Amino acid sequence: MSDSQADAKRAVGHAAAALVEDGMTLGLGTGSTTAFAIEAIGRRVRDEGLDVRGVPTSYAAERLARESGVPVVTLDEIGLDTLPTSRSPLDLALDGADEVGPALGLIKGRGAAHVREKVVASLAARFVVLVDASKEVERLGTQAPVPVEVLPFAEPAVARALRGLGAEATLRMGEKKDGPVVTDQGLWVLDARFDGIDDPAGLDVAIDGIPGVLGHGLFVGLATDVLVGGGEQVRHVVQPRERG
Ligand SMILES: O=C(CO)[C@H](O)[C@H](O)COP(=O)(O)O
Repeated sequence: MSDSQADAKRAVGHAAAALVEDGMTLGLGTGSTTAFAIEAIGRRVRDEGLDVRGVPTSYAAERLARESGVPVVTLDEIGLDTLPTSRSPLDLALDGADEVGPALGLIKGRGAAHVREKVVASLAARFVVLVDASKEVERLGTQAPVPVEVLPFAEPAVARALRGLGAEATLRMGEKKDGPVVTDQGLWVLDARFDGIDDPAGLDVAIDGIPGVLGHGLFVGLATDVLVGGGEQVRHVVQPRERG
């Protein structure tokens, strides 16, 4: 990461932490940009006595939240069974992305945390995405592959089905580990490269329908806000949700 990209991510992380209010229940995303936000929220807990709690989207986010002094809770502990289904159990979810496209459609999952990230984003009244300007694209799928989390048994069948949808599918291999990347759920990741996605909403449904797929990193209709960093500037884009 260049110094200017790190500065942009840090500025976005700090802007995101400033959106957090006393009493909020948060979603805590995964990745280097969200890490700046989690650390900044931890400083506000320590210095201002900010009273918040967060649901982490990965073991990495959980460890960082604990180290930073942000109280961590599980979905079991926030009373999903007692809250009316019309009410979002999380006030604000903060997370990074690998691409931000039209209508705030996203590709996520470089960190292989996209399935938990999608669960948490879907429970939040506001889902604020934190990126530097290099992540903005005019068409999804032009820079990043769509990560697809799969049952190891089903991997060849899912790869075949993804090829049928027009993707080149590659099993993600570890960089500091021999063999496939293993997710927090103990599953594998196929990176599906599409060379541009014409119909994100249709592809979302199609990939979810492949037997053996736990979930994928295409996020359609979930993000309500994006904070885009470039140098010291942070741009705030808002996209009201059509559903929920
Ligand atoms: O989706 C993710 C992890 O699964 C990350 O949020 C995404 O890859 C962005 O990461 P970074 O902020 O490090 O660029």
